[in-house]
Amino acid sequence: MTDQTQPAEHSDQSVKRATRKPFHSGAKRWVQFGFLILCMPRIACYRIAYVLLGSRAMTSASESIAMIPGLRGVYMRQAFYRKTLDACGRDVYLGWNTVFSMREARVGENAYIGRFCLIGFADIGCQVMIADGVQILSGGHEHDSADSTVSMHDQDQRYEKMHIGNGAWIGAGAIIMADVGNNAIVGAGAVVTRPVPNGAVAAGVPARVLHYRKGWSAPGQQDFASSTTSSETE
Ligand SMILES: CC(=O)SCCNC(=O)CCNC(=O)[C@H](O)C(C)(C)COP(=O)(O)OP(=O)(O)OC[C@H]1O[C@@H](n2cnc3c(N)ncnc32)[C@H](O)[C@@H]1OP(=O)(O)O
Repeated sequence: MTDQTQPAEHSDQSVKRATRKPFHSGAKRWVQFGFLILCMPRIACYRIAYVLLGSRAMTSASESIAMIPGLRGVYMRQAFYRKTLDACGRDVYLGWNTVFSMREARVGENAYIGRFCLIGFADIGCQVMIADGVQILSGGHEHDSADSTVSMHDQDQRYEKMHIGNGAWIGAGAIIMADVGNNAIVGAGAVVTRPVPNGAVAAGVPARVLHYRKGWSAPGQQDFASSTTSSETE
């Protein structure tokens, strides 16, 4: 019988993940090229649909390509969005069932976007990590509400671009309705209604800054990291 008072083997609370095996970049480029060829019919169909349907074409093409599972899906989405979004880095990871609603979105190099994310009018920086189930809305006032005599359905729509700074991490299930700064962290389940400054850790509903990461401080105060990161992004 096992001794219940003793921790079982492999019961560590914290597990360090093995380093990912590097995929030889030359081979990777060939694989990416192969998937680009495979994706050409979809890209062509999307372009025709765009002429006929306008902006709705992106949502429907995105829903369709979102459902391809596994690594095949990741490479198909990479190929598709590199040719259809305003900008999309070469080595982005775009998870299963993640949908883009606007072709004007931009995704930076090496960004990671998990599964079940909804991305609107967003400018996602380089090396950003977005966990599963995150929604980046096109601002918090997509439907105008000024004229209370008009139904919400018939109000004007207003899209605001959301900027997610380089190196930021957005936790699972967060809803983003304001900018997130460089190297900032947004906690799981947060609802971001006001800009999160560079290097801040924000969480909660509505999201509040919990503290600043080492080397970062509130805007206006001196910090060594902001000068280097802002020059990198320009
Ligand atoms: C690609 C991928 O990312 S996959 C992995 C997905 N993982 C996630 O989504 C996890 C995201 N991580 C979190 O939400 C974490 O809680 C972090 C990063 C915000 C924690 O940041 P830390 O600076 O370590 O905060 P810490 O754990 O010390 O908590 C500070 C306070 O904030 C609260 N807090 C922490 N996280 C959250 C949260 N998500 N929502 C609300 N409150 C929170 C804590 O309860 C604590 O409150 P207290 O001081 O009243 O006790």
